[in-house]
Amino acid sequence: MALGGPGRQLRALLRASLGPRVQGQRAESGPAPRRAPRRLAVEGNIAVGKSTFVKLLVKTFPEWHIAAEPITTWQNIQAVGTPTAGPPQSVGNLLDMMYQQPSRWSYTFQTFSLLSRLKAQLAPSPERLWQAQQPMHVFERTVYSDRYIFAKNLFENRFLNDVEWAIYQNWHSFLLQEFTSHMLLDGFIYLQAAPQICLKRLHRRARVEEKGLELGYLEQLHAQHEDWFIHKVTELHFEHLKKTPVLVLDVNEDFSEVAAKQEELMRKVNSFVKDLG
Ligand SMILES: Nc1ncnc2c1ncn2[C@@H]1O[C@H](COP(=O)(O)OP(=O)(O)OP(=O)(O)O)[C@@H](O)[C@H]1O
Ligand SMILES: Nc1nc(=O)c2ncn([C@H]3C[C@H](O)[C@@H](CO)O3)c2[nH]1
Repeated sequence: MALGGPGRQLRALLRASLGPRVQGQRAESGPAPRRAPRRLAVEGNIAVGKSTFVKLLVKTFPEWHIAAEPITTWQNIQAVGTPTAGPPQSVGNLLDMMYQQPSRWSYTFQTFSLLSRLKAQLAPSPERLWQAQQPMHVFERTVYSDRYIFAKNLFENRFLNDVEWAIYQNWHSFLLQEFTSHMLLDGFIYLQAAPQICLKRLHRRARVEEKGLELGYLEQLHAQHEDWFIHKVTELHFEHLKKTPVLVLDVNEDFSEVAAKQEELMRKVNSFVKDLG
């Protein structure tokens, strides 16, 4: 999907809202102010367009840092502690295993996805971000969607049994309480689109592990997102999470060639971020 850059109008708007220093130019000499990076998460259904949207974010806000979802880690589980010459070998594709045999592999998948997301959220922001005017660390999905979207849905479909779900939640709560200060987010951006649209995009992208995915699964995940972000009926176990602001963006429309739509989305992000203080 080709993404055109945001138009001149949007750049002017961003310059006005960020002050005179944008895109690495400093208005005055002297050391830049060190401001703790803010942390945003992009959430949404499979193939809704998170990676695509994040590319647009980076074009618009070049200083922002993106933590992509660690999918290649799940596709190539590395052997540990076996002395071999050369690069580590993959011992399996856990994403594929989970989709092929969900009853067998869902628990393993969720413990590993939780671990990899925890590591991503614990990783310090890069030094360059501390010099930015509007420092932002953006996560593609989080430890929260791991539990309140995917693991919850697998449990409700009995792919996680009562014991597995109890142990997973035990780990999740324990780890998040241990690392609370690192897990805080300033806001969520929920990319919302109809499951039918996501399925079309999923087919167009044609990721091999996902070839058996059906509309029903995307409908379930859509309902989980709506319950959490729109209807607010998902039981959340962290007080800070209940108060985290949510920006909902409708991405049903194909904005790849529509500069005005891209600008509209980026303008909404910009005002959401400004409102965070
Ligand atoms: N607004 C859009 N209009 C049309 N096509 C889109 C749009 N956004 C993304 N796409 C296309 O849909 C497919 C999936 O997009 P992308 O990989 O960004 O989804 P994702 O949400 O990151 O997926 P995943 O949940 O698997 O991580 C890609 O082929 C992309 O080019
Ligand atoms: N079961 C399960 N639990 C997760 O936490 C999770 N996070 C992402 N995914 C799947 C969706 C895409 O196919 C692919 C890339 O997002 O990985 C998940 N699947």
